[in-house]
Amino acid sequence: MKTIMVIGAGQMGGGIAQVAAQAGYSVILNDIKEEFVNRGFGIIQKNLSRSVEKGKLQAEEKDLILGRITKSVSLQDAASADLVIEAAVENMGIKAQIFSQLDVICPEHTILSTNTSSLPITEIGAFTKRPDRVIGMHFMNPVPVMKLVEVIRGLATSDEVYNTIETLSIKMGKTPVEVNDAPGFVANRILIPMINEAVYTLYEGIASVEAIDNVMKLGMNHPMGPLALADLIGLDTCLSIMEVLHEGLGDKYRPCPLLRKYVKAGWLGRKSGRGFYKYDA
Ligand SMILES: CC(=O)CC(=O)SCCNC(=O)CCNC(=O)[C@H](O)C(C)(C)COP(=O)(O)OP(=O)(O)OC[C@H]1O[C@@H](n2cnc3c(N)ncnc32)[C@H](O)[C@@H]1OP(=O)(O)O
Ligand SMILES: NC(=O)C1=CN([C@@H]2O[C@H](COP(=O)(O)OP(=O)(O)OC[C@H]3O[C@@H](n4cnc5c(N)ncnc54)[C@H](O)[C@@H]3O)[C@@H](O)[C@H]2O)C=CC1
Repeated sequence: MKTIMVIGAGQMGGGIAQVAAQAGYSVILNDIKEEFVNRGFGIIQKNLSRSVEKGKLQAEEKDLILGRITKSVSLQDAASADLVIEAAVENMGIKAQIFSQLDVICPEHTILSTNTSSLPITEIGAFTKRPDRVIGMHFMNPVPVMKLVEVIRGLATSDEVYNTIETLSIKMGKTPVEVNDAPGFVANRILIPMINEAVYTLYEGIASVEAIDNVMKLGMNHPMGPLALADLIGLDTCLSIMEVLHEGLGDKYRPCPLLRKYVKAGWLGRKSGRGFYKYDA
């Protein structure tokens, strides 16, 4: 495996492109507009510069890593990829379009993976004629820091593809954990209902934003409170995941009306400058 295409240069796609380039792969970073690709590339540059300042990376190494990343705004560039990691928005319609096009563009050997937080891998595989070569590769945010990758088999995913992705995850400095295809997989089946419950706690006036986060930070040693974490993940993404859990697992997983309201207001967390907290642009 030589070339990895990352689709979506947002907070996850940018992080995935960074760790793939750091692991020595040629990376094609793709998004729908040049400005989005440039923004993602700029964040990678900033992250690597910070590592150089801290003495954790040589300046020449930084240039080598950046030199492995090519920018792209055309899905046709997937023709030269051995692996695609899709990290576009959490929306089945968009993922359906991307995967059916990739299936036509990519050579037979190319593995098509998705960083989806919750959408069924089996269904995504069915948008292609190669469901045996479709797999979930679920990185955690922030990607350069978090060790876990959930590797999710769809119904048809082959053992060969699973083994390749497991080995690749280790080469990227991550610890793969095998998970079956089910709503929210493991990470978000457990995490996002906790976040939703924190939003209910706020909605019902039980405590303030800061108090809720302090309870979980000081009482449970979580590195950040659930509302600050929701702002990091993106409230739109949290809501999409909750909707998948609700649809797949029943009423216990109903998204909190306050979460819906914030998303409707465009208060999406850090990426929009406001969520449960306010952020500087
Ligand atoms: C929704 C899904 O589908 C799945 C998910 O991803 S759920 C979200 C999972 N993620 C979490 O739960 C994150 C919980 N939070 C944390 O672990 C920590 O608060 C944190 C890592 C985000 C920040 O850690 P911190 O100690 O408070 O801050 P800070 O000292 O600034 O950062 C620690 C290190 O991480 C790095 N870092 C922090 N944010 C970063 C980012 N966005 N990108 C790259 N590096 C980052 C820092 O540069 C620093 O690196 P060094 O150790 O080399 O100096
Ligand atoms: N935010 C998080 O904490 C995590 C998110 N994920 C998943 O990763 C994926 C991306 O999430 P984020 O990076 O947070 O979103 P984001 O909103 O930061 O970035 C998404 C990017 O995809 C681009 N995009 C949209 N349609 C596209 C298309 N057709 N082709 C190419 N690019 C397209 C957008 O322009 C945007 O730059 C989602 O599936 C999400 O569920 C997975 C783990 C953690």
